[in-house]
Amino acid sequence: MKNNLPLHHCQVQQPRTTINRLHTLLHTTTLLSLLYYRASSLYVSLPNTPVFPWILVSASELLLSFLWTLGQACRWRPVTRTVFPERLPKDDQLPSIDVFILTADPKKEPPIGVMNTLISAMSLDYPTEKLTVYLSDDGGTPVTLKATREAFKFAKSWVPFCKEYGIETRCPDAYFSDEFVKNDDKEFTEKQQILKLKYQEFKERVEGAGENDDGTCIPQNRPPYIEVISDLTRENEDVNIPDLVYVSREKRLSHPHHFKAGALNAILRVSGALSNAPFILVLDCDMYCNDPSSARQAMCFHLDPDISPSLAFVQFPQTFHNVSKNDLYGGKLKITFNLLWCGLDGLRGPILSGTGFYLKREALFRSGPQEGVNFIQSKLYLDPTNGWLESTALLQDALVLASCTHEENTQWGSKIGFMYHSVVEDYFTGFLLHCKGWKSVYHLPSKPAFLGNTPTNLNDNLFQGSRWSSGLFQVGLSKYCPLTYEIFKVPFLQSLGYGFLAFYALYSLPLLCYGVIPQLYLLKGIPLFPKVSDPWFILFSTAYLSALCQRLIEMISLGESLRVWWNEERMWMIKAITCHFFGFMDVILKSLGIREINFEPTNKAADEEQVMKRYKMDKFDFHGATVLLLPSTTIVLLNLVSFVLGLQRAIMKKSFDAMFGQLFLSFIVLVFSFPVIEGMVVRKDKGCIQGSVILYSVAILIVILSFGTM
Ligand SMILES: O=c1ccn([C@@H]2O[C@H](COP(=O)(O)OP(=O)(O)O[C@H]3O[C@H](CO)[C@@H](O)[C@H](O)[C@H]3O)[C@@H](O)[C@H]2O)c(=O)[nH]1
Ligand SMILES: [Mn+2]
Repeated sequence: MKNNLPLHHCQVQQPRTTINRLHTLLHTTTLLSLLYYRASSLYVSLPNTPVFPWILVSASELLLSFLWTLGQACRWRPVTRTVFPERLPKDDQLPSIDVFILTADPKKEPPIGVMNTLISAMSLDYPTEKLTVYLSDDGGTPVTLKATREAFKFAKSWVPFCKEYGIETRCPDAYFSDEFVKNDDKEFTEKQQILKLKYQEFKERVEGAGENDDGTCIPQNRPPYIEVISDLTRENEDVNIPDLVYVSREKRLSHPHHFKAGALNAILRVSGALSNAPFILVLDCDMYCNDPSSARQAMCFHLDPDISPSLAFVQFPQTFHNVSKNDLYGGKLKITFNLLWCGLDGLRGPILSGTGFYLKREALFRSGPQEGVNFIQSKLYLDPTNGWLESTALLQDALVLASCTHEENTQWGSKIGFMYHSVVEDYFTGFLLHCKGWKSVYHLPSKPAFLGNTPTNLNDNLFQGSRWSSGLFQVGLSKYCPLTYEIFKVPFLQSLGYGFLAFYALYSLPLLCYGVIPQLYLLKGIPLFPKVSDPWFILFSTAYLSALCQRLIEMISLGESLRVWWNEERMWMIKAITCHFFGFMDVILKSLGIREINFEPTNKAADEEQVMKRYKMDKFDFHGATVLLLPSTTIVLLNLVSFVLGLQRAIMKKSFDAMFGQLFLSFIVLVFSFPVIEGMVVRKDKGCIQGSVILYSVAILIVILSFGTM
């Protein structure tokens, strides 16, 4: 370190921290009073009040309060970090990095996109000889292998060009779809033109490889295969680019393969035999490197002797390049990555987030950080290579490591490597690392370090959300429940933060209850909330407004527009009763042995032109959404009925004062669900809600109404 100046700086966010804490105080007081009201009025007014709905509504409020409280842990101490990469040691003293890029299905993950991620990683601003890029192809298809070979050839011209001219955008597709950089330098302009042509040819070859090849069909049974691409195609030794290795692990129907975590562990072992770099960057196949300096930024933490001994990983946010103007589906995950993760960083580090993290290899093998051991000076750090590529015997060994029997009777997936227990392997692996005493760091630079794809239609969104909810809740219900597991090792607030996500699926229950019960009793004219003239009513409105305003103020303070906040709020409600409910049910069914764990990759292939057009116009696209949408469409229909009939009844019976709470609730559900109403009633285009979905909803509605109004 030059002049011993610090490599990074960490600051508690103010005035956010103070505001958050004051708000926690205010809101907690409100919630407690509200619960007191529910409990006491049940006791006092039991004779006139139906017990069943009262208990359901009170239980929902209790559960909402519980989840809200957990969420405050992520807001308790948000911090911001700054790095000073210019103070890093010289290039020859930097540690090596192995980059893992994962792909699983060439149909859902078009190879040209995967190759762009791969090329962007090969062009990271880091000493070339210290970088090895691995592609794990879980599909094991010839198309991807061919594409990888082509990518290496293209990278031989692309990487030196980027480095020579200090190109900022190193993902070729992103670079060539932008306006060309105007430059007086003739040589540069010429090279740029040549590269553009080469990229076109490369793209055609990659896309062509898929057409006349039935390789898009994923072989279920296949031997392991490893190819050191750089060895085969490196004719011209003076081209200095990182090594590239293609790995397709063995797959047999008779052996569980553990999805992404299984792929990560296979590649972890193979890379351990070949390059064995002390640090690993993990990238999903759609997350390209947008800022080539991310490796150096991450090293500002990993190389700081004060924090390095216990630091397991540096997490960058997931940012997306294809978010629609007003973030129609809330795909930006703004609150998560700009607020909650900063808050967790102020406790003992953010949650591992699947992609865009620089991890210390050692952390996946040790039972915890060791006191007094300085990793930076250890042998592993200084001499990582294991005789890389020199011997073919080594490759033979590596093949064994990628076989599906290698893990039998070992601790892979349970004690070492990435963890298998849940499909959110990232969250769960990170949680166990924190339990073992490791820490993590969150770095949120102003220029996004990585950019990926967010789903551009509703069904893909709901599908992805259901998988997350299910995976998270599975951890919550298991012996690893963050609220109880290793409570003496994990700081209290951090446990709450982990618990908040583990139980996120539970939001579905109170929201479903709030979408059905008060409405049914509105139809019957029985009030479940205090009268508007009752002073207790103020409490209910305060609780609602305070929760709503919290998110509104947070979004505005993050520089988002009102529209974006509205969209995100709306999507939050839709997701709560659809994905989170299905996630919840999925875990219940799995624990009863009725369903199997599955991890279907999210679709990253570009949607049809019409779908994209609607997305860009911020118009919902319900096409393809069927079962996942049913709770939402049914609730919307119920609320339409209850609002219209309830209003009529309130006017006739002059019971507006008593029924206002329920009327308002129905109204707000309808307002937030406007796109769903539009999709059912008004729209006739291809993105509208399918007739069969409406029919099923009507059928369910009839059942609910006949039971509910009995
Ligand atoms: O059997 C599998 C399944 C998936 N993947 C790869 O895993 C990555 C993530 O899958 P994706 O479908 O893109 O996940 P997301 O829906 O984006 O999910 C998020 O949540 C996942 C956990 O559920 C994390 O692993 C991801 O990093 C995170 O981005 C992709 O590169 C896939 O190719 C595999 O290698 N093997
Ligand atoms: Mn993804």
